[in-house]
Amino acid sequence: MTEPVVAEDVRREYGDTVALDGVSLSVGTGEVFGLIGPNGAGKTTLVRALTGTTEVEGRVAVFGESADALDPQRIGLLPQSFDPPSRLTARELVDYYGGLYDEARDTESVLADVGLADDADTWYETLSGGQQRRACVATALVNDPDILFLDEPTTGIDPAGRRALWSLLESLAGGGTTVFLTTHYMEEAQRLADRVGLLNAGELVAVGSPAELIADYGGETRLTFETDDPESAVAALAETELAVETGPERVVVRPVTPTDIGPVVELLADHGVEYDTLAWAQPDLEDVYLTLTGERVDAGGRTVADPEAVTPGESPGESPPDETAGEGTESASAATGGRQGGTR
Ligand SMILES: Nc1ncnc2c1ncn2[C@@H]1O[C@H](COP(=O)(O)OP(=O)(O)OP(=O)(O)O)[C@@H](O)[C@H]1O
Repeated sequence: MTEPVVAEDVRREYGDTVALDGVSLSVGTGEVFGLIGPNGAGKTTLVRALTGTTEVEGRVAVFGESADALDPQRIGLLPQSFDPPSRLTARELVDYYGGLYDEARDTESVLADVGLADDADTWYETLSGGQQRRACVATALVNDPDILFLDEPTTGIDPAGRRALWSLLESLAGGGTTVFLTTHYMEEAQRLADRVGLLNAGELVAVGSPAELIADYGGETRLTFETDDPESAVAALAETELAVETGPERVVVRPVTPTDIGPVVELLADHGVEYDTLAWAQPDLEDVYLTLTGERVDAGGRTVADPEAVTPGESPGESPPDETAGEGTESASAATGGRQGGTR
């Protein structure tokens, strides 16, 4: 069966700027594909390439059709920048866009889907920013498309509204609608996407399920705490095999499994180390993003360049993210005969 979305070696240049540098991917029926990447990575350009709103080199096919032969009835598109007529109410707006198609969904049900049932009679221009974005999402749903392209759909939408939209998209995907979305919200991609693609400087650097990407690039579990005395913390953990990275008033210890937490805390107590806001964290998609885009958060909590990061043109990393400290941080691998993966 033809995959709903196929892109092969897609390239796009704007003058000297290479927006897409040979991107290939495919998306299956009912799949939610999340595209992430820094500002200017090429996400919008890829959405535009797939929906036929910009010309590219390479091959693009949606439901087997090239970009100039797409069936609008089957495609829902929410552009990143969308400026609908402002002196229409939310209901009139959905009616208006519904009228552009041979078949359209019932306006009231679309408004209910995006949480605008109570604001149906409000002019677009007087809706709040988040409500306006919901109305824009509604215009992409009104033709009951088989595939939805959503370029940063939840930007400006409050947390409850965002979660409601996630549920809606999950239920649409469960019914067979394919969803291709871009987002800067890592939680959104991790929660919603079956597969995530990370675009960096026009290249698709990695593609996989959130779990696969986290396993490959997320790094290690870590315990973080704030203390006025990082040196004593390093000394307390010196006989373990844990890597201890210190920053101003902050210490990060890796890898720390849940069963390691108690022994680490005991060692700190034995050495009289006073600390605050102890937090344990598993790596998540944000760690993947930081690794693959060449950044990392140092023990001071700042984002710094990671010299070991995968950069476009390289094969994605075989080696895990390193423990190299950024400016103002120190890293100590306390490996003097301690216990493997633990402290006791
Ligand atoms: N119409 C255009 N004319 C010239 N350059 C463009 C045009 N559209 C995009 N670009 C450039 O192409 C590159 C990719 O832009 P694109 O909008 O695809 O990035 P993006 O990943 O969607 O970014 P953001 O996260 O900020 O939305 C950028 O360097 C951008 O300046």
